[in-house]
This record gives sequence, C-alpha cells and structure tokens, in this order.
Amino acid sequence: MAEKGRISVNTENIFPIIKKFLYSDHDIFLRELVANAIDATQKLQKLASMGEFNGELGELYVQVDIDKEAKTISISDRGIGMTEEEVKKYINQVAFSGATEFVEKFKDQDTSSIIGKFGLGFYSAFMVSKEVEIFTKSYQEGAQAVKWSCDGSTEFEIENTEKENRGTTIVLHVNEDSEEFLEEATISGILNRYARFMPVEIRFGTEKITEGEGDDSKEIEQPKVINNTDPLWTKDPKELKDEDYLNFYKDLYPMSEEPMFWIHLNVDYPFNLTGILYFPKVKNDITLHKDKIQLYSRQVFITDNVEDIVPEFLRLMHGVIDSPDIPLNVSRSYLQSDAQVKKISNYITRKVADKLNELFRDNREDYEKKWESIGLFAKYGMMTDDKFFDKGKKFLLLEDIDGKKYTLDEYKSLISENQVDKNDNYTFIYTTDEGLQHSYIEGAKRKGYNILKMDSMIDSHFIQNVEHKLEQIQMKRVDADIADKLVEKDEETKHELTEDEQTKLVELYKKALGNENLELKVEALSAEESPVTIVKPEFMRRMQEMAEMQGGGGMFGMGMMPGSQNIILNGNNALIARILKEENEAEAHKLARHTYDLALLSQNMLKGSDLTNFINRSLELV
Ligand SMILES: Nc1ncnc2c1ncn2[C@@H]1O[C@H](COP(=O)(O)OP(=O)(O)OP(=O)(O)O)[C@@H](O)[C@H]1O
Repeated sequence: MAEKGRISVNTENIFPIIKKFLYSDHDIFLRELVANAIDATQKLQKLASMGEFNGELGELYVQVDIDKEAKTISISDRGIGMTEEEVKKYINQVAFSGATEFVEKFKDQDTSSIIGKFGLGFYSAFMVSKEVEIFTKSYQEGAQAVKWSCDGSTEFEIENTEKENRGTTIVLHVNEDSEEFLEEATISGILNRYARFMPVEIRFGTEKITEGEGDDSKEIEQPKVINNTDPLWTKDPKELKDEDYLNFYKDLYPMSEEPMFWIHLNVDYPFNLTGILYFPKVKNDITLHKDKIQLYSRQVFITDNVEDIVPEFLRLMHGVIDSPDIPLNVSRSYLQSDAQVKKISNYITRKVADKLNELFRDNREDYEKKWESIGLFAKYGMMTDDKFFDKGKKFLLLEDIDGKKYTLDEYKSLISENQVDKNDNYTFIYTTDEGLQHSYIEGAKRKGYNILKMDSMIDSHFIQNVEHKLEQIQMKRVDADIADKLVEKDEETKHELTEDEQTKLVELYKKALGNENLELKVEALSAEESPVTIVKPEFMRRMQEMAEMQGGGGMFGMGMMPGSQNIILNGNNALIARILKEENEAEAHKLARHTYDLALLSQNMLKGSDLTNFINRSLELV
C-alpha cells in the first residue's frame, strides 16, 4: 500500500532562500515595511471611527530615516502597535509557517513577485539587513512596550522595553552588501516609486521652504512629505475637471504629450477597481507606448507590468489601475487562469469600447480628427478581442484616399452599386502606398471605384482579420488585378483576338523577354487600358508578405514566390495588335520588351541595366 506523507521543510533554510530568490528586487523591502506601517495606521483610524479607540490619535504619519553612521534604516508609525502576544503570533508564527509554505511551493521557480502572499512581507527586511529590531507598543491601554530582535537565524529575542509613543519602529541594521540603501537618493527613489500615492503621509528627510513675504520672509526647514495621499483616481469623477486629469497625467508622465481623452474606472462589484486610463496620441510606433500603466493595490504601487490584467491591445494606454482584488503576488500562469482577473480584463475592455462609442456618437467631427490615434486602439482591439470586435463594428472608420471617413455600414452602402461582385461580395479596394500604386489607382478610379487608404503598420494584419470575421467582404489591394477584374462581374469584354493569336502573343512575349517561365495571360480589357500590366494577386502577395515577415521568405528566399506576379497582356489594345502583326521579329520583340518595361516602370520595378536599356531604346524610338 502506498504511504502518504508530508514533505517537511526545515525553517533553518528560509533566510538563505529568501535572499537568493529575491535578490533581483531588493527594493521591495521598503515597500513591504512602509505598507505594514500604513496598514497599522489605518487600522487604528478604523478603530477610532468605530469608537473602539478613544485615546489621542495625534498626528498620524510614517517616518522613514537613515543613519549612515549607525548603518540603520528605520520605519516608524503611530498605528496600532503590537503586544508581546501579537508579536509572537504575527511575526514569529505566521511568518515562519508562511515561509514554510513558500519554500515548499516555489522551490523551483522564479519567485521575485510572490513575496507578500505568504506573509513574508516583514521578512523581506532580511534581504538587506544582518539584524532587525522591532520596538512596538500596542494602542491598548496600559500596554507594555516590547523589543524583538533577530539576526536572520531562526533564533529571536523578545524583551520588555521603554517606548514613549504608541506604534511600531522597525530598525534595520543594513548588511555590508546593501549599503547603497543608506544613501538618501536610493531611499528617495524607492519611496517615489512605491509609496508615491500611499494613503498615509510618509516623511523622509527635510526640505527648506520660505515662509512669509518680502523682508519678513525666512527660510525654514521642515519634514519632507514624499507622497500624495489622495490621488486623483480615488476621487469622485463628478468633482473633477478636465484640467485635473491633465495635470495628473503630467504628474505621471512628465515627458509625454497631452493625452487625447481618458476614462475614470470605478467599480465595487463583483470586484473592486478604481483607476484612470488615458488614451495617448499614438503614432505608428506602438512599442514606444507600451507598459505605461501602473498597477496599485490600495494605493501601494505593485508593478508597471500589467501584461495579464489588461488585455494586450489596451497596454497602449497610460494611467493607473488600483485593485485589491488582483492577486498580485502569484505567478503569471496563475494570473492568466484566474477568473477574477478575466472579469477585470473584460470590464476594462468593455469600458474602453463604450468610451469610444460615446466619443463617436457625441462628436463625430472630433472623433474623426483623432482617428489616426484612436484607429490604432480600435483596430488592435478588434483584432485581439471578439467582444470588442462586435462593438467596434459601430465605431470603426475607414478612410479613403480623399480623406473621407466612413463607418462599415456607410462604406458598404457607398460601394453597393459598383463594387459588389457576382457572388454578392463587397469588394473593398485599398492602397498601401499611393505613390507606388499610382497607376493602378488611376485605373480603378476610371472604373468609378472608391479606394481605401490602408497604410498604417497595423493595417495589413487588420485586413486579414476583418475579412475573416465579417461576412461577404473581401479586401483587394489595388494592384491585385487589372482594374477591369478587381471586382469580378459576369459581364465580359469581347476578345478581339482568336485563341491562336493569344497563344502566339504569349510565346512572342516569352521569347522577347527571354524567360520561358513567366506567368503571362491575355485578357480582353478596354482598349484604353495599358498594353501590359503586372499584377500581384491578393492571396499570393499576402503569402509572400507573411513568409517575409517570418524571416527570409522561407523556401523562396528573399525572391519572388512563383505565382506572386502575373503579367497581363491587353488583347484589345492597339499596340498589342500591332506587335502581333509585325512581320519583322526583331522589331516585334523590341516593342514587346518596351511595353513590358513600361509596365515595370509604372511600378518602380525597372532597375539597373534594364532601365538604361529602356532609356536608350526610348530615345531611339523617339
Ligand atoms: N508596523 C506594524 N505595526 C503593527 N503590526 C505590524 C506591523 N508590521 C507588521 N505587523 C504585523 O505583522 C504581520 C505580518 O506582517 P507581514 O508583512 O509579514 O505580512 P502581512 O502584512 O500580513 O502580509 P503581506 O505583507 O503579505 O501583505 C502583519 O499582518 C501585522 O499584523
């Protein structure tokens, strides 16, 4: 029979493990200790508000000090403090049992983010200290102050001590490897990062201010408060003006351009979340804007890596999210499967979609002006989130080459006359480069087609996505086919050439161009269309682009994939007819070559010696 048992972990090993695991992020010891001090202060405030503490509250703040000579850092609060029993219970037992669990669970993982989860918060002090002392006096009447000390082994000492004020002071005797933490700038930096918006005043160092006016003014030194205890997101949106939001933004991102607009998040059911998300003006370089959202838990800064809480596409936004309900201190894979996190992520997505919809509805003109930036969010969102896609269909705008913007529905009705093919598909014709695709655009315009501009970085992906998700829409780049064939209709232009003549023409071109493998086709186009056109069929071109994106072009190298370029000969063009009738073979080949070069030229594909030859031949013909 199998035997069941428990893996026992010896607490002797804990400190080395904590130190080893957490070495990458030593800074957080200060966050943990200051957060504890703030908790203790808020608990006292709570007791007072419930009438369970009737003593003098006094000035409530957390004081951080460094003493370079004694090599100590201390964190003091005037919160609830602890009795001897409480020290034994909360510091000794909880931490040690928590630490045991910690060691068992995460022996083999990268655990730099899981510290607080198991009540190791306080123990993070040992990452930077060779000895830690706690001086504490409970808020309860007549409480005896106690001193606890520990040198990082599992032995601790606890004794009675004298302490004037209620509350707790933690003294860290900084170890040799951590002396950087005795620098004012280092501590300032850490406090600025983690404690900037903590809810109880934190004092560190002093600052000089001028008091009074004119001759009476004097300089005085006063404690420096490093935090803003009630940041904007904790306030009632109804009381805030645009200016407040813009100022707060400047505060958070001093170097950034003004944002376009923002959303104030505020829910308390089924989870707790507040925050402000800003939409920056984004241009093409998405990566520059990523990872600017800061995540807080009850005003304690946790991280600016919100990968798993905020849907990918919304990571372009800036701002803060504060939620005590996000399990911050657990591993990433856990976060991804956490139902709460999913709900939060869905909530944010919905809010953003609603905001865009509202902007669109309330002020279309302004919305259109901001479309360049908004479009990135909208398209990115529609690609990555199906629910967002459904909402986005209403506020997505398509822009044509004349700069006119349409919703999907508006666009469909615009092209319903002329650009619906024989299978009832709406054909959206787009250009990625107006300069390069100019001759094709002209051709399509002659047919009365509308041409969309799809030239942003995200568009090529977006196109595939839209097609896939929307029925009866097909996207074709303007050079995917000759203008006559872009929208496939039943009607056919009559061929002037017989089958034999067509075969002869193809052979003639192959010979003239000296390449048997060219994909040549004779089509009956209108007489005024060019004699030769090179097209890049939509499907093959996308394959090629994909292959290139995946590096090198796969089995085809950087070259052209077969079938990714077709040469269309216009059987109804007068010049083609003349080439076919030309009895002098050399002359026929010369003309064939020339018409082909013209097609290349219109696409900016005529290069090197081919170009030189073309110029010489042109001069000769002139
Ligand atoms: N400054 C303090 N004043 C009063 N009690 C404190 C103070 N610091 C710590 N404690 C007590 O010690 C306990 C353990 O602290 P520790 O930081 O290890 O874990 P935690 O704060 O409970 O959890 P976490 O840090 O994971 O949020 C606290 O819950 C609290 O009861």
